[in-house]
Amino acid sequence: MNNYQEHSLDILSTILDSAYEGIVVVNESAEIIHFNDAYSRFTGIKKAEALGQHVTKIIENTRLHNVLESGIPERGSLQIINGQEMIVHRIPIRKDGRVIAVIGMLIFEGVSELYKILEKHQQTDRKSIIHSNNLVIPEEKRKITLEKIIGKSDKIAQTKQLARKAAKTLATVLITGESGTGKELFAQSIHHLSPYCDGPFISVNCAAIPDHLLESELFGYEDGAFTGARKGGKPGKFELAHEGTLFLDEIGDMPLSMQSKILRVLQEKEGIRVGGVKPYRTNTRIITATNKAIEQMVQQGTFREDLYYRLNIIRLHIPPLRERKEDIPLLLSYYIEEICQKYNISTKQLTNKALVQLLSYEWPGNIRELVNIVERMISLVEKKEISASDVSLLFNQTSITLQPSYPMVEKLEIDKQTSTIFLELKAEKKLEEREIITNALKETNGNKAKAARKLGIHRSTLYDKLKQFNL
Ligand SMILES: Nc1ncnc2c1ncn2[C@@H]1O[C@H](COP(=O)(O)OP(=O)(O)OP(=O)(O)O)[C@@H](O)[C@H]1O
Repeated sequence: MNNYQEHSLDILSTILDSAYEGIVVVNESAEIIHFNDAYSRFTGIKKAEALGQHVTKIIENTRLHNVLESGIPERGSLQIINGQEMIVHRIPIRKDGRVIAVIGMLIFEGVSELYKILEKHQQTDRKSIIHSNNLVIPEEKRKITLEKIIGKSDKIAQTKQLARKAAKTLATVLITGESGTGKELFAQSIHHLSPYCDGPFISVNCAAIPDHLLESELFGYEDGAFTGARKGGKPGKFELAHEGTLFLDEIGDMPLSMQSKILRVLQEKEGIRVGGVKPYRTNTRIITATNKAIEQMVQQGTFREDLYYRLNIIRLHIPPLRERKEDIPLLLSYYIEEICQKYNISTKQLTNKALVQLLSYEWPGNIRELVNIVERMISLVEKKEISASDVSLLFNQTSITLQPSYPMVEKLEIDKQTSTIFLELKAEKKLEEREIITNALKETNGNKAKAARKLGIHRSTLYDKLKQFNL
């Protein structure tokens, strides 16, 4: 080996060791040739012990040797290591057409993207998901209804009420809201409460399918429709969702050419497979969702107006979590319990200070982000109680900024006393707001128009606030 090659190998080892993910590489004989520091820390196995060993001797439930044989990459799989469900990627490395090594990556975090993989995995392969107590999740438990949507705020209560009404009709429903607010959860609830509840619920993420495959995914294809087409053809989602619900997620990402095809099915209740001539009937309830400003897209001509009107018969907007902060304690409490159960550990509690910190955060990733944070708190904090410094540490690691300065009270059990603390927070916020408004009025010598401009709010909002604060 020359100097240059040796130097490159050194660099490679350093890179592997500084990676946050656990990385292991096996050679053609399934012997471990790289075992990075992160993997070693997580498994507690020393690098020297692992190197040169057959991978099955070192890593629990590994499939790297299988991937070596099959040459088929496995991404986003679940693997139980040290009693925990971990997300792993297994990627074969080829040279001259031969698999010469396989890289295994163990993902500890990666927040939303990885959680999405996990969710996708759970949705497509729910039957094979085993609970920590080794029971397959029963059918009724998997059925999502509005009762499973957590939240007691007025905003969420109103949204649930509208969803309940929508479920009774067969009208199309357009669900809008930021990412992670629960649009899919609402879509599933509507399905389970609707006249189509005995039929299938088929979900398609329009943004995840490449444009050229979207038509065959949605409408199916006939035998020999294109190179690589499956023998005997394949039914599309409209056929599969017959007498059920088709949920088209991220509809704002659908190309214009497909939009006209969707419009046709909605109007004619018939679809045609790619390469086919005979139309099939499809009696399907359509629910769509988007986190894009769809009205703006209509104005800009990137979303068909006629389709928009067809889809927007009932509109359900899911408010972001920051607009319904009173739901945060309930969600935290629910997910702490659920995740502790999943890991088979006794329930942990948040100290009051920790809860206050979490309440002051804006949650841009909404409930999906909250679930991630809870999962990370549970896995990283070993004590029974999660403190404010644990929360700060966790947020610092993810470069998320918490807002400080809320009144602190001693420890509390979140499900019992959160409403009180929330009221305290509200009162504190109001006092702050009142003071800011009084100062603005002082500085502008009582000129309300100027004060509103200074505060960056509309004049009518200022009048409302003045009334509210008796100013
Ligand atoms: N009100 C809620 N109660 C309990 N869990 C919720 C609630 N809302 C959302 N979740 C959970 O948050 C995660 C994200 O929800 P969901 O996938 O429905 O969001 P979404 O708005 O469809 O996201 P995206 O726009 O990114 O597709 C899921 O794990 C879901 O179970």
